[in-house]
Amino acid sequence: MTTVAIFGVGLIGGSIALCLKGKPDMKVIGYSNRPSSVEKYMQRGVVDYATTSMQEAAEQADFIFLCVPVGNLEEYIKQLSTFDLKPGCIITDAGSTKASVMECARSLHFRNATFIGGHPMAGSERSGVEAASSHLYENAYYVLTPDETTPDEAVERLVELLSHTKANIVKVDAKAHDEIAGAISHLPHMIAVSLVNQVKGYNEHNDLYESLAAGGFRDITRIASGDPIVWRDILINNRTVLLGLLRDWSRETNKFVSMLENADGEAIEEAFREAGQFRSRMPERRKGMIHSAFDCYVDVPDHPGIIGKITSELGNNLINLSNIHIIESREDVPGILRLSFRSQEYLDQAIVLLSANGYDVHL
Ligand SMILES: NC(=O)c1ccc[n+]([C@@H]2O[C@H](COP(=O)([O-])OP(=O)(O)OC[C@H]3O[C@@H](n4cnc5c(N)ncnc54)[C@H](O)[C@@H]3O)[C@@H](O)[C@H]2O)c1
Ligand SMILES: O=C(O)C(=O)CC1(C(=O)O)C=CC(O)C=C1
Repeated sequence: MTTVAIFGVGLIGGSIALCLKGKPDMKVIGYSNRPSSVEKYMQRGVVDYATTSMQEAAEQADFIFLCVPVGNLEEYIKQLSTFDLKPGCIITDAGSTKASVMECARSLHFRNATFIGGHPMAGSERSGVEAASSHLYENAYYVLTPDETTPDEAVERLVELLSHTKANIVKVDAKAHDEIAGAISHLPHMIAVSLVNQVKGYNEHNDLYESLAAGGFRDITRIASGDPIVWRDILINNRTVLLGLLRDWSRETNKFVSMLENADGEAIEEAFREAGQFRSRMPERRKGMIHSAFDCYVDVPDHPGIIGKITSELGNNLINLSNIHIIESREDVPGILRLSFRSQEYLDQAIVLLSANGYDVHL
């Protein structure tokens, strides 16, 4: 029997619990310091057992996942180093920053356990166990930050357990992780929040701002709704990196200032072209499904029943769909459907069929 204890069964811990619960010979224990949370974890069936006793959860675990806000990680690691953990126990965390937690773990002496930093590169602006999903990590990157002192055998055991998440595991140096996560996650969150607050200011004088805000504003600001405590802790923890990134960001926005002052259309075109090219190289992650490279996009008019009509047409022609996704970014306009197939053959057949039926199909 493998026993996994999860401290903080929220969005991230709850999603890990859902990936593991019910797997053969697996027991998932949830820990929270609040009795009401423990009750909720049990009621929602996210864990096999939940407790408010940290020691009880920790001492029977083969793996301990710390999924609490970054500001609480060190106190938990310190507490764990005082317990009589099971021999071979692996402690890991899911925090969005890695250097400080790795340094804290290095400074402690665990009698029986090994600490390996972790960070699943997936999440959402939602929080709490209500937002947890067993599909959250599929095809996402999951960073581990072992150092030169971490036994390979321990890393291998953690990687094996994490295979249940269907994430791609990558090993990254903790300091490099914080620089990269700063640029691709923490800085965008600060930009989104500043942008929303800037527009909120204008909206106080004219509420048309709020009414007219459409796809573009929604796309770039979704993450501004992240949990304030979780983000407070991440930003403060990674502040040295972030201060440097904000200085670079200010240089980037100043480029726009001079392009506009000089009415330099060519430079604006080039900036969009360069950004578009880089962005199109980023693979779109297909959440909640086995990775499929056989996708097409269909423009759909806003008619009731249109999705059913398309899927029936495919089904009647024995073309097997593996997934269907309504692209969120077009929520205010007639939408786009992404249809995924398991083979090139099905994809080709679908394109011919849907085009013949008058749909606009793109690859
Ligand atoms: N939100 C994301 O997109 C995301 C993605 C990857 C990693 N992370 C990291 O994962 C961790 C958890 O974030 P989340 O988004 O799941 O947040 P969350 O608010 O959904 O979950 C946090 C959980 O920790 C519990 N908790 C809070 N303080 C606690 C304490 N002192 N003791 C015990 N439990 C406590 C909360 O009750 C909650 O169940 C954070 O370290 C965060 O940096 C977040
Ligand atoms: O998709 C989102 O909403 C997220 O905020 C996820 C996101 C990110 O910035 O990409 C947020 C924090 C993480 O630590 C990892 C992933």
